[in-house]
Amino acid sequence: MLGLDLTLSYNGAPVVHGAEIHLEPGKVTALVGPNGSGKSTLLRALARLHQPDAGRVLLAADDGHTISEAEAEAVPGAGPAELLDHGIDAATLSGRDFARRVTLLAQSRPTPGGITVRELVEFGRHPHRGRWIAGDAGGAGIVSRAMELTGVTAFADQPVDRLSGGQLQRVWLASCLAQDTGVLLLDEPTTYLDLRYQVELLDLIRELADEHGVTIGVVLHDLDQAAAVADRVVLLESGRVRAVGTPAEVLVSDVLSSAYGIRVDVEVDDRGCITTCPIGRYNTRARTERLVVA
Ligand SMILES: Nc1ncnc2c1ncn2[C@@H]1O[C@H](COP(=O)(O)OP(=O)(O)OP(=O)(O)O)[C@@H](O)[C@H]1O
Repeated sequence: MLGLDLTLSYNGAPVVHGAEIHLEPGKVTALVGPNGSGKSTLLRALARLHQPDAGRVLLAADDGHTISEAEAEAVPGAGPAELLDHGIDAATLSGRDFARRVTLLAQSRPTPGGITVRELVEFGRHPHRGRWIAGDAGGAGIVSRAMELTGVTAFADQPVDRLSGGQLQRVWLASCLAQDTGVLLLDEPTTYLDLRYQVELLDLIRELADEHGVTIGVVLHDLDQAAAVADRVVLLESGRVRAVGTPAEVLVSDVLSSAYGIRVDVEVDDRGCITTCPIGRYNTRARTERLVVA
């Protein structure tokens, strides 16, 4: 998927200025940046939920594989040049055809009342159905697999309006997985999740990319998580792409300090694991107080 020269605005005021973003099949691309830098707006434009003032979104003919294909491999030949020549303009697809290729786990969603977890997950199958549910061959298996992968099978028959924030987040993710698209866009998916499910979600993201060739774009505020899970990082600042590259290329002290407007130290251990440490006044005070107590 390629977002090309995207200019995006609200009420005529541009908030994203000519951004280019390439999401590769079988790779995880993390979007990071300060609050208000345009990450969600950009993701929504890729998902066709925000009409661009200028620019286009191009899709590979077969943009990634899906969880229903057990032995899928990443799709070759979907680089920016190929997409420019042969990509499908997302705006030309019907809603249904687009929804078969791209799904977005949005940051906030209204919780529907009066339906069960399983019914909400089944809703993800909507672009694959004809007029009758029975027309969705293989759909039941994909719904079950999506629920297993996200750990929601145990409460499949509970009403969704009685779930905790983290449980509900996993159910929405299951619904996105049930949609079985080649492109999966996730806006701050670890919000509301406890430590275990944050780790499991990041593992799942990697598994979907590595083993199923899914194209993944994910907004993350936690830079250490971005470093751990992403193949590429796109850093946005004031609606512009400030840096693109591997985590080691983008998550460096001077770039982050400038983007976030505070000092950010970065450590890389022997295994190449990146840890970022934002330095505030409390860092110094905490150390001094600890020393005094000791
Ligand atoms: N519905 C809206 N109407 C008007 N302006 C908006 C709207 N949504 C977002 N904006 C503005 O667009 C800019 C980009 O917002 P966006 O939500 O894309 O940033 P973000 O990087 O995702 O922020 P955050 O990290 O806080 O989620 C901000 O200046 C924001 O105030």
